[in-house]
Amino acid sequence: MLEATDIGFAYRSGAEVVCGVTLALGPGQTLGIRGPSGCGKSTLARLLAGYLEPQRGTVHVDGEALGKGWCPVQYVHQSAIVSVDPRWRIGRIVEEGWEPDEASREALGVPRSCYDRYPHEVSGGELQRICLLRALAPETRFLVADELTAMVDPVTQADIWRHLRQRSRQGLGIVAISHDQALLRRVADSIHQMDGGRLTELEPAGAARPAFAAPGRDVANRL
Ligand SMILES: Nc1ncnc2c1ncn2[C@@H]1O[C@H](COP(=O)(O)OP(=O)(O)OP(=O)(O)O)[C@@H](O)[C@H]1O
Repeated sequence: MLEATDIGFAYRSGAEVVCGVTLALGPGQTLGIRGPSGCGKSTLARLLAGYLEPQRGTVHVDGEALGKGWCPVQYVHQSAIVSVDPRWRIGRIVEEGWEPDEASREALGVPRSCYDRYPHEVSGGELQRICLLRALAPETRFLVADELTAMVDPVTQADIWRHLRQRSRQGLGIVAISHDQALLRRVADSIHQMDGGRLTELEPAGAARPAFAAPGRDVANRL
């Protein structure tokens, strides 16, 4: 269980941008978060994945604080190009995380043949799938997907989320942050609204995942 309890965080000496957030996410659950620009979603994401330390409250996985070594909570965001070292080849980037077997690489469409290339020699969608593959080591229990597919084409978006839903059925817990309400309704068990650093539940577990997504939303309908 990933649990944040009453966490708060302010940059430098400013006001808190995450204010007393409490949430709990179990294995195989997907928690959706939406909210206006600047309301604190990415800051919360970084707190959950241990990139930032809360100034109050706690983030625990199974009752333990996030320690050193491989973090069981992995964070992937929309800008793959700023998540990689441009001087590293793809193989080194992927294997910085773990050594994926062929099945895992195939599931995300990352052939070994691209391992010799540099980040600028693959497409944006390919690089996003590479970053996701890097994050999905067997030790990863929770994924914080921060606008993960906001900058990729609709087919790649659907492929990525189809893969994540499969991983979710195998026990991966996912925090899905997105401005795309149709996508959240399709992939999340519950949807929360963030406003001014505070999180409130909009739709409780079971209310989301309609049989059909909103008409006209091609991507959501592909999932
Ligand atoms: N490193 C930083 N130093 C100082 N302030 C920051 C920093 N990162 C973010 N902020 C500020 O914290 C607030 C919350 O930012 P955050 O990125 O968490 O919002 P967000 O909800 O993810 O926004 P968006 O939807 O636009 O990505 C904003 O006012 C932002 O300007």
